Amino acid sequence: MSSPWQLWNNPNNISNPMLSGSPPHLQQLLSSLTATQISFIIVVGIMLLSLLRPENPAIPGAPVHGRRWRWEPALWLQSRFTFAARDLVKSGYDKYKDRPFILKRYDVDFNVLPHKYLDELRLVPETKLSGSRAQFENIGGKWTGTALAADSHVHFRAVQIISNSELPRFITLAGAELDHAWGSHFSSPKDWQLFDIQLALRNLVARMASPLLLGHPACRDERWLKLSVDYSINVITTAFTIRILPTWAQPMIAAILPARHRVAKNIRLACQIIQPLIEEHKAVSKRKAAGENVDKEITLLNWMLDNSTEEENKIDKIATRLAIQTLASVHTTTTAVSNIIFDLCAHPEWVPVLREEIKSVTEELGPIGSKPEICPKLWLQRLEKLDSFFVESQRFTPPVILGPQRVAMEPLTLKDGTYIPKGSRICWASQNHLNDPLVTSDPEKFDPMRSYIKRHSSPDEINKHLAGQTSPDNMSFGYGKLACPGRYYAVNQVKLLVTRLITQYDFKFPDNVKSRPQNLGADEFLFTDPRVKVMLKLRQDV
Ligand code: HEM
Repeated sequence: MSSPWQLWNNPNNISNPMLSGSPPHLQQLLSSLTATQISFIIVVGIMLLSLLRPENPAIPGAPVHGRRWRWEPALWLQSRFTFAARDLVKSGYDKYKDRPFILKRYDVDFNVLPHKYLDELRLVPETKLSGSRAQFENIGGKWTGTALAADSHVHFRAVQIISNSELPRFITLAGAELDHAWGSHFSSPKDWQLFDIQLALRNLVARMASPLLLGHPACRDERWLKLSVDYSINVITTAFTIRILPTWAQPMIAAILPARHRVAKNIRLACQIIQPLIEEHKAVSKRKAAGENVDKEITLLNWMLDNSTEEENKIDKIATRLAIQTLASVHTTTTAVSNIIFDLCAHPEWVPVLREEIKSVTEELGPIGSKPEICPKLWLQRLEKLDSFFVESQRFTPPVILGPQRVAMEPLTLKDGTYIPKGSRICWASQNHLNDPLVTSDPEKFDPMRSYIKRHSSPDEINKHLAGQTSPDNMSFGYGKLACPGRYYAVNQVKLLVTRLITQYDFKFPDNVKSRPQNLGADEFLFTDPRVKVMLKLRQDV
């Protein structure tokens, strides 16, 4: 008698090529089923698999939003969230305005809270409501090595140095790096030329951020610059792939996922690059401790080395934290500038307005960086119309439509008795709130001088409504204690890049693009479409 193993391997037993390789009993069973029965089994299988996903903590009584029918499997709802999060968040926001509701992503249930809870929760510390845990669960923390950032906040505190006294110096450094690298990324076409502006911007932003992260001359290490762009792509690819899998399948797929192996390779390379910098930093610290008068360059790496525990300072951990800082800074800033350029292509009537502003500031203060007493930060601060344009651009195309996001590290009870269980992911429908007619009049209209007009409406308003300032009505950079610590630096980077682009070039969409290309959505995140290019030519009249 043949063993099942022999039958499995005997080609004579294979009658249907579709079933080749199936054991014979399965083969017989499948041959006897109709297509409808097979489809039914697949559907039931999917429903059962979705039941294997662990339940996420939810606010008691909060309804799950978005089911098309009562028993729609969670997996279907979760997969619709991947491509239609914008519709689901909007319909949930419109329906439940004043009470929490649940949205299901593959790996997490969002407890979307009404705006009235924002201020009550804004100052709750990271130890109770963690922003980092939410961020790093979003980027596959467990599988991408980024989970360590949820255990220690040193990567966040390091970036805070650039929101304080060090900000002007780092903006000056970013500007100098821009001058140095511009010609390598932007050509000077005399006639219209199709140009991959997103690619050029990504590489330039990585260069501008590198003095902040590593200092000179390491910031010009081509390996580091490539890593600063690639790491984010590898992490995001890994996170999005793994999150759609049920928990039991994750270890198997993670083990063979090429993007995940590339993340590990990126970190090994980062270790190689920073090893000599760490040695140098130790040597300088020693000389300083011995009373020598030596300068210690302030960079995020050096700050972390000086302010971390021995455990946090292990080289692979420091390398991962630096890589996380590239993830937080490079693609976000690139997307912001790309969005502004696309908005200007769609509304070209604003280009002369912004150029006029740049011209008048240049006439008054001289070209940027030309006078030592006027640092680039002060100069850029004068670009109020550009600032307002950026705020409006972010209103239409923020990086994320559900924010800020926090994970409850312990149970919390709000003043009105609402109970938030430990482990729940809470968030707000930030973009829908900002686009609510009660908050922004005529929200469908792209009106880039809204903030400018508000600021100049009364002396009390002049220091409000600025890009990078967070408020309950503008959470493009998050909100509260844990809002983006790099936001003022980012706003200045954006202004440096846009000023240069609109001063030197004319740009427009290619003739076959009739309206502004929509940003793409993947879960609650928005991205510029990487296929969008613009036509560019050097300005003749400057
Ligand atoms: C236009 C560019 C940028 C945008 C739109 C942006 C947006 C954000 C948002 C929405 C958050 C979450 C805040 C919250 O949960 O309340 C965040 C966090 C953060 N951002 Fe930014 N950001 C930008 C640029 C930067 C830059 C240039 C840096 C660093 C130099 C940076 C470093 C960080 C860090 C370290 C976090 C915290 C991550 C954590 O929670 O552990 N960002 N950013």
